[in-house]
Amino acid sequence: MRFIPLKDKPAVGRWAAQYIVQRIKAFNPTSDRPFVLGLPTGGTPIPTYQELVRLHKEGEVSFANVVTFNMDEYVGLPADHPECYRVFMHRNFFDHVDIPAANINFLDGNAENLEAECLRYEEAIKGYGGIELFMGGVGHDGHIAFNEPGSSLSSRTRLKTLTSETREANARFFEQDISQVPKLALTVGVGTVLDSRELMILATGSDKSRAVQATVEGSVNHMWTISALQLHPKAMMICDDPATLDLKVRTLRYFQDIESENIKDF
Ligand SMILES: N[C@@H]1[C@@H](O)[C@H](O)[C@@H](COP(=O)(O)O)O[C@@H]1O
Repeated sequence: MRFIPLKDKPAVGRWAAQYIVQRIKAFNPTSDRPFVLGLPTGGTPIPTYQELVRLHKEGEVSFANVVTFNMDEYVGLPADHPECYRVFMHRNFFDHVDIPAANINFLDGNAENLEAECLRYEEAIKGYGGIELFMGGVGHDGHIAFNEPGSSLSSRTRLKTLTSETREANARFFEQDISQVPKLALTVGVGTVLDSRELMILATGSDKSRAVQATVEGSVNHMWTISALQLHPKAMMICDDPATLDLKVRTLRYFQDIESENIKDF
């Protein structure tokens, strides 16, 4: 895997946005052959979305032939709740770019049959020929999407119980009140993520440094589901300086050297 250490969170947002724009342009998508992008929520990708919106407004990129799949959704949150991931994505990204509504895909956390909903999502991804580029974040406990510690590394889209640690971390979006954070979520599986043709994971802040260390220096382990990145043929992690705190100096210098041409600010 590649590892790109950058200085701060805004630099990570600019780098990731530039990368996505370059990939979309190089792919030259059409309505018959759209670019399929996997997307996360959370605080980490917000600077990336802001930068993508800015680049779109400057005429640098169009999302008219981009299809998106969000990676997870809370179960049981009202569809118009501000922290419902669908609402989050419209507020932070979709409402500000030219993506057609029909190209936007979400898991429905209020579906009557959640199991059938997960199967539908897997089929929908397959129907587009798979995901071209999957952007993700990482939880404090190393979860990717909502694949909490101990999740199978070959898991598919399904219902998951959230850990107390994740609910505590996400309470910041629910007036610091953990009792408002749903206990269940639908999430793509680690196997679903690994099927994407390319993975780009963002990690910012010192509270992510243990997860970064497990991803880059640890062994592949279901207790840090993000470590499955090591199994992917084309994966990279983009970090800010605080998120590298737990890495060995040797590891950091190695990647600073090998990626020296790509460690730049846009
Ligand atoms: N399910 C989401 C993940 O997709 C996200 O990557 C992670 C980190 O969130 P943040 O970027 O806010 O730290 O936690 C959430 O619980």
